[in-house]
Amino acid sequence: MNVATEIRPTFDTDVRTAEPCLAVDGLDIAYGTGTPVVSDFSLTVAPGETVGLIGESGCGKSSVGLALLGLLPDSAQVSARTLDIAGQDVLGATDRDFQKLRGREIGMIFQEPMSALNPCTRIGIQIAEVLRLHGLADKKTAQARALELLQLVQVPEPELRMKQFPHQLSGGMRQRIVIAMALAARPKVLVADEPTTALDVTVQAQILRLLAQIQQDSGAGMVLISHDLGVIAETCDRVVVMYAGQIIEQGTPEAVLSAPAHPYTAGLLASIPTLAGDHAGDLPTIPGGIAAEDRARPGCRFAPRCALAGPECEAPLPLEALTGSHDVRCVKSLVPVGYSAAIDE
Ligand SMILES: Nc1ncnc2c1ncn2[C@@H]1O[C@H](COP(=O)(O)OP(=O)(O)OP(=O)(O)O)[C@@H](O)[C@H]1O
Repeated sequence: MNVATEIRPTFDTDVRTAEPCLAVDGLDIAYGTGTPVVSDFSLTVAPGETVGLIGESGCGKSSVGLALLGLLPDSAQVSARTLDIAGQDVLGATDRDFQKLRGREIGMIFQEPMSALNPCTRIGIQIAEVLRLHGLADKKTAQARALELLQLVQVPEPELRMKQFPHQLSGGMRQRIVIAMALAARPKVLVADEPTTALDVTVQAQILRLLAQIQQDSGAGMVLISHDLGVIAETCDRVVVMYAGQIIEQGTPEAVLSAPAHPYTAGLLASIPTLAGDHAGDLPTIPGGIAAEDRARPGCRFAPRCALAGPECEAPLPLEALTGSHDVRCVKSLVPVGYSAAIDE
């Protein structure tokens, strides 16, 4: 049996509605009394939409994801104008409030599946527990639904897997189990933080396709955090590029990846090796790294590493619309305002 085509999701409710399932406006995050590691971050995700968050290590991607899940440490200071998950205002939500939301309204998939699984509990029981925790099923129904979910995430021999422990499964299979658990209560939003980074390349592609298919079928919105532009290009409806805690460019993958307007995005793209190997000599890299003081710069935070930087880059600058679906925060934008609209339609 071709599992991919035969097993369809059993979601009986289509959650597609006009309302965004995630609305964030003006999110700031700081650890302790330090400079904010995320500043004025805004994002809206529609049901069924996948938005990719990209940027190099330390730009604040994971902090955003953890804030959405209410999983930041106590040392973190979080403020925002709006923070709505599945239509619920979670500004000021307590740990207890977030415990009810997590799994039920917002699901999570992290890089390392073993950290999300209990090593001493059988797979079937772990999945069923998600349903029982949220009062969505009695013991017998939860077990039956756990089996369905294993079929949905295309785990071979699902009856056998129900009885196995996490260490008896491969890394790819464990990540499928985590996806099944994330989907069990049919959340309206998913946060996936580097969900395939720990897997080998062939398994990565399978898991990404599975995730995209299930997410589309369920109508959940998804924030996909990755440092891998290939992953983002393949799976996202929209891409948000972060640098030193700020959004510096956003738009459709076609626009941002084919006509990058920010020199940082252009540098990221130029540093990806191609199969054709059409780079003479070494791949170009962006010299330097994100320094803590860059996050306090009033002007462009990338300027210290930017070959195009000039005095005009020292003034504060907002995200500006280049087209209806492509914004950039750069006075030296590599593409003009209103550039060929055809490219991002
Ligand atoms: N618990 C913490 N306490 C203090 N600083 C932290 C904490 N967690 C993250 N940071 C700092 O916040 C900044 C942003 O980190 P974050 O993990 O959000 O970035 P990232 O883009 O997801 O990076 P990576 O891809 O390496 O996870 C970094 O400078 C990091 O050192």
